[in-house]
Amino acid sequence: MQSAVQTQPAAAAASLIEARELAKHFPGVKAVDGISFGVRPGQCFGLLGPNGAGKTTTLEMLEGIQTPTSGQILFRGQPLGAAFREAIGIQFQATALQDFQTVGESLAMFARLYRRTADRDELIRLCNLSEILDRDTRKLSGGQRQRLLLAIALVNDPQLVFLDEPTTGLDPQSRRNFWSLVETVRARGKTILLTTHYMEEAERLCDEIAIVDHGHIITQGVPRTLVREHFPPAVVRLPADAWPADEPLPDYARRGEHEIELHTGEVQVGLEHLERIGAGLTALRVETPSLEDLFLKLTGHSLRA
Ligand SMILES: Nc1ncnc2c1ncn2[C@@H]1O[C@H](COP(=O)(O)OP(=O)(O)OP(=O)(O)O)[C@@H](O)[C@H]1O
Repeated sequence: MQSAVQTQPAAAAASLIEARELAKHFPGVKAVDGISFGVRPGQCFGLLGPNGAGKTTTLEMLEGIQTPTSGQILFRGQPLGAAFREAIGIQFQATALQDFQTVGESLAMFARLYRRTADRDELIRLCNLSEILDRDTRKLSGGQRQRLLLAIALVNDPQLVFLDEPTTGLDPQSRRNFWSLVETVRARGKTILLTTHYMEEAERLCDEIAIVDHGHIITQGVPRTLVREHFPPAVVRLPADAWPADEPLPDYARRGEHEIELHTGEVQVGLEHLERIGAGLTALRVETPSLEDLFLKLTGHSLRA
């Protein structure tokens, strides 16, 4: 499946799974074009990017489902081998479940595929499935279906779990519930590699992210740190006419057509200044820059689908 690999013990020891210069080219499309990153044991690592960025293709190469055009994948420092299948769990973006099966039967069917399985009752409790165990899988809500698919991904008690856009299409409440569930899974020591195009999801769940666009990683790091490296911590905005006409603007302020922005290291400094000069505070807003702003700054286009 892969070309001969030169293992590098130091790097391999740090990463549970590692991608080196991975590429996947389809006729006319470089879906993934030289992506390298490593996921450490116990980490939740996210590939964040818009639709078509190459996240699923990257994930599927790491899962051993798609063959890379070039590049290497190492699991525990070695090329993917027979033990890899037993050590991973996958929640696909779209999974067809067997018709006329209940949630419980579906879990049992997947469990039979493995030699080693997680404790069934604990899995049911963890994924909050007890009340829907006897329900036909065709009758599940979006959130219930995703919880079942996560349970299926965990059925072999894997060390590494792949989640491909696990909350796409869920309502905000179900999405938050699913996030709590992922946090619990992680707290139990699982390593998680997920893809998402929701920056809130990446910010909440991921210790580290790689932002992907057009098959490339454009930046990588701890979400909050990445944002801090590119933006001041917060921007205070107020309507231009709320600033007293005879007051000069401080260095850290910018006057736009309709608004004045204060870019201070400390929001408190800006607020105290406004109070001192008697500025109108009714329409004041404090905005914290996000991964969305970072993506826009780095690519010139929006992350939103
Ligand atoms: N089998 C294929 N044949 C041809 N092109 C493909 C194939 N699979 C993916 N692509 C193309 O490769 C690019 C990356 O697709 P991919 O599904 O990896 O992106 P993604 O970031 O996961 O997007 P999404 O969030 O929509 O799933 C897209 O332009 C897609 O159309």
